[in-house]
Amino acid sequence: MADRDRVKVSKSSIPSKKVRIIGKIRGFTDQESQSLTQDSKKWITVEKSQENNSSKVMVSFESKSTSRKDPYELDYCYEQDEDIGLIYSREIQPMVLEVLDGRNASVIALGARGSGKTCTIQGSREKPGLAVMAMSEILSEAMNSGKSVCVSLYEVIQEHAYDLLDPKHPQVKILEGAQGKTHLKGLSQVDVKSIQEFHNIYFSRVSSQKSSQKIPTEKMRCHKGLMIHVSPEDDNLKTKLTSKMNFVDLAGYEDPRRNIKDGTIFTESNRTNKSLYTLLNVVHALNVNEKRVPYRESELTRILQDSLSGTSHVLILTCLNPSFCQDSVRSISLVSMSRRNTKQVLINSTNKTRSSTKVKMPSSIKSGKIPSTSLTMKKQIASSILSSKKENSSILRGRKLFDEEKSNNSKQLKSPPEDTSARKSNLPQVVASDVTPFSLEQLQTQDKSISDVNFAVEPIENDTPMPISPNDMAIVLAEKDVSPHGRSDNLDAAPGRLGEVNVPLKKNEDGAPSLTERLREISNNLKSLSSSTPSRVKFLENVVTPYSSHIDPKTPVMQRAVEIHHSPRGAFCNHSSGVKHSLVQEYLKFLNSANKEELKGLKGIGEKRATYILECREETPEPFKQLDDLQDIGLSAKQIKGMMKQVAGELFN
Ligand SMILES: Nc1ncnc2c1ncn2[C@@H]1O[C@H](COP(=O)(O)OP(=O)(O)OP(=O)(O)O)[C@@H](O)[C@H]1O
Repeated sequence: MADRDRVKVSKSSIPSKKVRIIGKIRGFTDQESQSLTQDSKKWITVEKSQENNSSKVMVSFESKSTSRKDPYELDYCYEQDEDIGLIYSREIQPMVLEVLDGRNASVIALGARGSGKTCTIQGSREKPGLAVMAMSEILSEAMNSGKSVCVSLYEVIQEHAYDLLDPKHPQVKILEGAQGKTHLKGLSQVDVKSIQEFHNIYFSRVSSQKSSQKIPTEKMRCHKGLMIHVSPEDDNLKTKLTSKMNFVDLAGYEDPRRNIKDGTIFTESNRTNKSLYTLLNVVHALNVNEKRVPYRESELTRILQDSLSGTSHVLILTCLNPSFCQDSVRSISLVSMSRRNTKQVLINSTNKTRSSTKVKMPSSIKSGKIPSTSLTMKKQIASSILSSKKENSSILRGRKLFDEEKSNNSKQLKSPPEDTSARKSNLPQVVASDVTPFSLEQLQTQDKSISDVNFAVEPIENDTPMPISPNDMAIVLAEKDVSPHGRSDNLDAAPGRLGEVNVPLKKNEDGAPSLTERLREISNNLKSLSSSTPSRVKFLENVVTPYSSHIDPKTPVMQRAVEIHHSPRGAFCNHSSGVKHSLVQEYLKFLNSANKEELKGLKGIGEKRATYILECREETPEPFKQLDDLQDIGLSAKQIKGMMKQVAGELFN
């Protein structure tokens, strides 16, 4: 690269965001161009706007099935007429400078099959991609500054990494060294002195589709990674001062449920997508500054760990097919979710609750449009939701933004985002997986009446029943009161309370109580709960939930706990939804812990599914966190409902 170009990249162009998420719509192939007619509609629309000194880019798709467009927000989106040179100078060159300065950087391309990832990252000898352009600049800069450059190439197939530079393609072992440094045992590093040398290595090894794995490549998708190591010539400083630049071409995203009939492809697809989901969970955790970043949950993120953490910068490049492709929509919906800044921090002088729980808020709250509601009310809503989620920490803690192919993502596509009605009855599922920016400060700034409002919120202890919606209450009840295993600390000491009806459970041979036994106990707890005094369950009167369609404009008198005045039917409904929740939790617990034979005893689970469940458990200790997760093992929503009905019915046999 010429010096004058080099000068153009000033320090100011160094990315300010830790993870930048952009899109790139690839050009039409010759075949696609031919099939375009004059009437062909543009499938993807990119709207760029400037807001408060920051640019906002919304990408939307014209869906074949509906006329509705779902907009997704990205940091930027390069359109078909914006070429790769522009992406390089704007996005990659600043990262190259950082790498030459001793920091790590990663560029990760993802997207549906055929969306142009390989062409963008690798390109060809004639039309070099981003990695080749970066390598060219790194080599010339390294030569000037007396640094050495070497490269590694690897692929990740089915959660196993293999070295591509060693002809035997040995498996790479990922070891964690001191200070979070990743040591990749078995990954070759080859010195590179010229771009020609690099071409020979890169285009021959990465392009050769035949890997050593005896797996048909058309079936096995894989992630391909290039790691450029830049080190000082002095061997003593090498370990300390080597920086890395990663380029990863992720396997084309593919909805595993499309191939549901073929169990092998389903499993393979889910495993391959695992890297993507984990990567996006990592991105999300980094974006919101979470303490725990789930690097360890996939091989790829383990490999990249020291290039994603610390001061490194990451570019997620979402490649998009220019003509209709459902997987493109899905992939952009995933990345845009991971991009949202979802740190939920409730800063309230009277409430010490601090939470980073991800909370799905209805659109009215999202937009701050609760016109006739006072701030106190909003505070109450915020407190209620955040605190109720805290109550449900056992459900939410460790819940990730993306699990392996969660149906929530598809829900986002299937149902309009504005439609909160579907969510009303489904709170515990959406809160954990789908996220929306929300903070109390946002509410405050959006409410002009802030100064007039008396903050009448009482201190709330973490273990105090919170003013929450009936739905939430049901969950809290389930969590605190009717859990068949965990007795509520403050309840079971009193006579006639839940703890007393807990008879020892009949255990299986391995010591675990059988599902029927667990469910029977829930049933007993329900009876006990129904007959117990309602004063133990305290709601706020007239609680306004953000999920209710009508919001009473009155400023509520906040009380710590008010007796509930429910009709018997209302009370029964609350109790039974709590029990329903408990039953579901028990069922999931059972799926997460039962042995193969026990699993096969369940309706809808045969040999294949039982084996798959065990495989999933090897990868993630508790793969089933909500009922929808059962769709990952190929069950339809209808089948899942049928299974639960059967389980519930067994209680009365
Ligand atoms: N900018 C472009 N203009 C025209 N055609 C392109 C462009 N980029 C890629 N293509 C074409 O699109 C097709 C798919 O590209 P590519 O192989 O890079 O996709 P991919 O996302 O890596 O696919 P896979 O997920 O299957 O590996 C190829 O035929 C390629 O030539």
